[in-house]
Amino acid sequence: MRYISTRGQAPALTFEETMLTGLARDGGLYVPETLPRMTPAEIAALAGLSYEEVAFRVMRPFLGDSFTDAEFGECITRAYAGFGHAARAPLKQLQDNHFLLELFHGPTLAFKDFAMQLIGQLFQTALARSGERVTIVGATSGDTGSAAMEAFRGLSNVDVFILYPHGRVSDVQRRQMTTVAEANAHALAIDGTFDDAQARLKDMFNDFTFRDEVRLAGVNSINFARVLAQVVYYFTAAVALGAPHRKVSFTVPTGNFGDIFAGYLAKRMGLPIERLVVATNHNDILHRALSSGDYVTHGVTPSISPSMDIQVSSNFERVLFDAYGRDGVAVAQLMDELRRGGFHISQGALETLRADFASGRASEAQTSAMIARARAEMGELLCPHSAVGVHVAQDFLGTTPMVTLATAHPAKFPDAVEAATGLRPALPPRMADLFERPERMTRVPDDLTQIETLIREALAK
Ligand SMILES: Cc1ncc(COP(=O)(O)O)c(C=O)c1O
Ligand SMILES: N[C@@H](CCOP(=O)(O)O)C(=O)O
Repeated sequence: MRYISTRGQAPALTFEETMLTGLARDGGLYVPETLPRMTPAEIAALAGLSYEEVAFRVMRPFLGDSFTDAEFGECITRAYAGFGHAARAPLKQLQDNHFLLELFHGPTLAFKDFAMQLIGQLFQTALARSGERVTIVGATSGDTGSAAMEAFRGLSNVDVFILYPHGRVSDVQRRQMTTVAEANAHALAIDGTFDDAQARLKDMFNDFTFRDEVRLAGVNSINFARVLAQVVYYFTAAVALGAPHRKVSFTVPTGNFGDIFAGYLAKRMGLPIERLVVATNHNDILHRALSSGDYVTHGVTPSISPSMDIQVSSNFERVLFDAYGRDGVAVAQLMDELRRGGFHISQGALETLRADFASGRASEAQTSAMIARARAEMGELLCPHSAVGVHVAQDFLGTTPMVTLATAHPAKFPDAVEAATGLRPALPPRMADLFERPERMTRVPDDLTQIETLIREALAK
């Protein structure tokens, strides 16, 4: 099993190398050279299995000989042991033929835990074997950062630095990062947006002196292992609703395009997915791009679904690679144009994308109204991101079952939920003292050199 870069100029790697490498050295993202497929019989055989067993069967072919079956099985068991629901990703009926996939029962109450808990275990296994030490730097609009800190805090062979946009994450999200006491975990509040944080992270990967000196690793969806672990719940949900004998559609609240890219992989692997609906908030570049073919950045406007306040959607590069016939030179050219403000998707590539993806957007008012309606009519308290999904899904309900991904717990965004419903969702008891814990963070300017200096100094302590 080999992984290649979307820009075609970096060496092919094994699964373990890909996981520990992060961004390819040509600036691209790693993807499998060929995608393992599951037959209808293999998919049917997933019915009735535990989440962990499905995870093993779906992901195992991607790993090659990077991990033994026993190592991988143990990593999966440890990863999901701390989840607060026996099903891990329970499915709930919302409306006729419309289901909610609850992905917020992990330790930090967002879907990021599904992948981060697992890659925490995989990193530990690989690094214990090699004796290596790595520096993880992550960019977050709120949830990746808290999940990463939770998964990597206190580990002896890892330092973790998380860049989050100052003043643009919820208080719960910020505190989940800034109250981590372990000395190997560092929250960095950048003066900028998530896009700025992600751009500086990619700059660090492209600064080979810094990258090699600190042994830089990434746990954003830059890392293919992150996306892979998110493929699993598309299988558990679709099989629970009748796959492979019945088609299923998914609506995915989308920002960096990692979660919906996992759905696209599931479809390519053989899962009968009819439609993948991209749901955006008013930062709607993906909806505009799929509607018009123009992927043009307009700047980010803060929203009540802050984790999706993104304009430069990292994983869109991965589907563009496929839509352009896996032509790395064409993708590199588009990414070059993006640095100057945007690009136009060719007609052929747009038609290819539209064969898999539909899209919609929810304004702030529509998001709030959906939180209120879901509470009143469906008995469901939604986080604003999930509400964006449920709102957009309304236009795509039909005879095929629709699953909307509930990506975070409403208690992570209590102000928005309270404003819409009058109800203030409580954090689970294990987090009840979150607002009493001392915070620790460093403000950093949106400046590569200063951020790298700060990381070097922290590592030298
Ligand atoms: C709660 C929540 N919903 C949706 C998203 C969007 O997911 P993605 O960036 O994978 O598109 C994010 C951020 O990743 C998130 O934290
Ligand atoms: N919404 C995300 C943004 C980063 O996405 P990732 O999937 O690339 O880690 C967040 O919560 O940080």
